[in-house]
Amino acid sequence: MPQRVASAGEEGSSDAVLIRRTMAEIGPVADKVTSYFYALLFVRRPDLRALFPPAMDIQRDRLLKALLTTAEHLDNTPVLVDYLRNLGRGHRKYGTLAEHYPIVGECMIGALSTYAATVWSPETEAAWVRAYTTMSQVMIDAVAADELRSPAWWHAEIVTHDLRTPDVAILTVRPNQPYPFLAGQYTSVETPWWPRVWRHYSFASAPRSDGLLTFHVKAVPAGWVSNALVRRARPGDVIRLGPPTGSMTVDHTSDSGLLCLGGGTGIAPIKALVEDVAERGARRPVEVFYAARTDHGLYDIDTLLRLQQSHPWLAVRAVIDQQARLRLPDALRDYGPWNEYDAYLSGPPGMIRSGIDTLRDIGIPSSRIRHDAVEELFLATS
Ligand SMILES: NC(=O)C1=CN([C@@H]2O[C@H](COP(=O)(O)OP(=O)(O)OC[C@H]3O[C@@H](n4cnc5c(N)ncnc54)[C@H](O)[C@@H]3O)[C@@H](O)[C@H]2O)C=CC1
Repeated sequence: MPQRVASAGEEGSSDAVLIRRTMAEIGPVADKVTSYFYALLFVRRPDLRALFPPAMDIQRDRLLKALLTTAEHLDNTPVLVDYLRNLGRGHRKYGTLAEHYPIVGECMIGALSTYAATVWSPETEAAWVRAYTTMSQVMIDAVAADELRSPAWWHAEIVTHDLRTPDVAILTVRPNQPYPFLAGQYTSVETPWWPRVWRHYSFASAPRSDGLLTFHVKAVPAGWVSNALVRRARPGDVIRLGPPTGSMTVDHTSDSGLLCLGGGTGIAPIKALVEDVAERGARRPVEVFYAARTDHGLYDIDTLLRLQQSHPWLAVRAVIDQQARLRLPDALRDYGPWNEYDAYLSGPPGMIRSGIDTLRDIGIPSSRIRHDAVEELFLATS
């Protein structure tokens, strides 16, 4: 019988309560905990350092995000299992092996017990051991199943590199073997110039019969991967791709309209969604709002306007910050009603956050609002 440990205001199983208490305690010093974890890991297993990128900042943020997501969903098995399966599959490209999980668990508990000393107890430790054992088993099993059907990564040769603005390039790549994915998803990309540094990019086209994939990349200040892809990459260069992920996909069992907001290079997966609807030949309205700071920033407007010309169900509206009376997402209020629509948000984290607020405000329930994880986008912009 699980012990009841919760006080007023704390909900969930006793393990979930103990784990959330640990996370609340380490919150203010989370960066120290993750640094200490990696220090412990590399002191105990120096050979594992080679699996990680030279700069560890993003890696530390990812570890923290994984811990927080686990703590949040500990009592929601379907959500947690889905998250962990993806996490396990995503780790294959780093060279992670089942035998690495125990030492990672030991170091994680070492770091948490050091920094959450006031709430740490034998019960807390037992809760973490149980949670970590279950989590790692889900990840290991997902990897074993995935190994039977897909590679850990794909090589992809750049076939075209189209510099649309001084900072934005559209790259088309040919994977070395079939790459199954859904319109609206994203993947991780590693360039030959920054080994083991992976960044996320959305597919800018629905799956094509020739198997080619397209990405829109904006070079951001101090962004290693984005600058390499925009300024250095040329046709013939070979990059690596991780598995596809993301749930910002079209529900083809419904005939609701699609309300799509794309900010800057966030237009990439929106274009993929439009192509997906077009290929199904469905008669459902699709309304795209494409926002940029300047008209120069609407680097792919011609493609969208061409799609609009051939598809009567598609409406494309450009919103230029400098010229608009209302910026996105507020501009949505001038149109609608949107109650028969599913909403798709893609762009900078600030646009997604304010987009969610506006959409809820105009009556679209959260269950009909789709977007990628904002933390992942933040980690992606480099
Ligand atoms: N799946 C996704 O959600 C994808 C997200 N992205 C992200 O999109 C961003 C694109 O960067 P840029 O092209 O430099 O875009 P940007 O920073 O120039 O912003 C584009 C437009 O979004 C709107 N916007 C920006 N911040 C806002 C805020 N706080 N509140 C409301 N609206 C806001 C503005 O209209 C702005 O013109 C990157 O952060 C990238 O990671 C890119 C591709 C896919």
